Amino acid sequence: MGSYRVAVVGAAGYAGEELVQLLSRHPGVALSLLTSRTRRGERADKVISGLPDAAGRLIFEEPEISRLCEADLVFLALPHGAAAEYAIPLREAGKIVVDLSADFRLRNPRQYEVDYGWSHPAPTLLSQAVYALPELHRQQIRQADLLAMPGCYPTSILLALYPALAADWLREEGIVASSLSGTSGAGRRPEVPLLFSEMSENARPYGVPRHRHVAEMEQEIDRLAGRKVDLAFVPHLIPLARGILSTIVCPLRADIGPEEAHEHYRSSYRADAFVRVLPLGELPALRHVVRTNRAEVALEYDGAHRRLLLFCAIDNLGKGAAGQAVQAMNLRLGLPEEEGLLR
Ligand SMILES: NC(=O)C1=CN([C@@H]2O[C@H](COP(=O)(O)OP(=O)(O)OC[C@H]3O[C@@H](n4cnc5c(N)ncnc54)[C@H](OP(=O)(O)O)[C@@H]3O)[C@@H](O)[C@H]2O)C=CC1
Ligand SMILES: CC(=O)N[C@@H](CCC(=O)OP(=O)(O)O)C(=O)O
Repeated sequence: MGSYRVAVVGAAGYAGEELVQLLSRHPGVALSLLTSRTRRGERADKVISGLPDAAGRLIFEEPEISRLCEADLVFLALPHGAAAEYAIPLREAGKIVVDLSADFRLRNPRQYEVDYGWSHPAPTLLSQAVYALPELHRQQIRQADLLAMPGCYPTSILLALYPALAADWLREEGIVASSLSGTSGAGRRPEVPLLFSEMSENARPYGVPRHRHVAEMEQEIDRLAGRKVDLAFVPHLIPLARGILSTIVCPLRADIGPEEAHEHYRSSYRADAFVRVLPLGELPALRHVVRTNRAEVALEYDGAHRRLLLFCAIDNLGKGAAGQAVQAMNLRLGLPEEEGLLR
């Protein structure tokens, strides 16, 4: 069993449960505390299936800061707003915090207020936070004590766009992204209207005209491009439990052909274990990435219209949430980046 003690707050939610599954088999850390207010007093293996013995014996507890401070690192798998309330005392106590919510993703607290609808609960902590997309911010993650895990849609869209933005191939206007998402992206909340009878054999757009992840995408896109780049984004719910498949249509400003573009994508991700750039002519499928921490990225070239078509498939609970959070934890704790994760 590993030497770092880790706790999961919100461990009976979708992302929390996935974290528990991954951390319970991780050789570099020991799960020391799980919290759930609704499951308080129950054994973990009664709520989460297939856990190894040591993790299965843990009892869900109320989230109390004094108990959480016995851990070295705390994952917050909580709703936006609630996460910051835990981050404040945990950071004061010197704990490493890995936050899966949106509370520390946006550098501008006024933008957070616009998109989330309330004032930022902990603006003074924002300067400590690192936007923890490992493929873009690996060095900063290694040194940060407050890791703001990206949203699931931004993860898929930024991984698809990053090499093209870094090479300055894209026009400032006309980029259109469309994503399909499984319903677990909405969390295990009874108030969310995702009844089986509503969602099976159905699909629908939502979050228009401006989903709150757009600000997060724009923040990183503008940083990568070094200029303002406009993006339209439309998410859709589809009748699957897990997975996000994003398609991005990008007008080009540079003269590049398909082989050159593909080679650039391959070399950009050569050192990244969890991003697979598919061979030219292949397109991603959710079935290949679900229950892994892998992102599959593909591109097609539309020469007639001078456009690049980008695709990315991830598991929203894997690379889009818990898997990526464990990847970031590995970097922060100096453990091998791939430890405990499936590629
Ligand atoms: N689902 C996904 O695909 C992704 C989710 N995320 C983010 O991860 C976070 C968790 O999401 P998800 O697992 O889907 O959400 P869920 O609603 O499934 O789980 C959240 C859990 O938080 C607990 N909780 C709620 N409020 C509080 C509170 N005030 N104090 C302590 N515990 C609380 C609840 O458990 P209980 O009431 O039992 O304590 C609940 O199980 C969110 O911020 C989400 O945006 C990020 C990327 C992808
Ligand atoms: C299907 C669905 O409802 N998805 C969520 C996104 C889940 C996610 O990754 O994002 P957050 O961490 O920002 O919640 C949504 O559209 O808000």
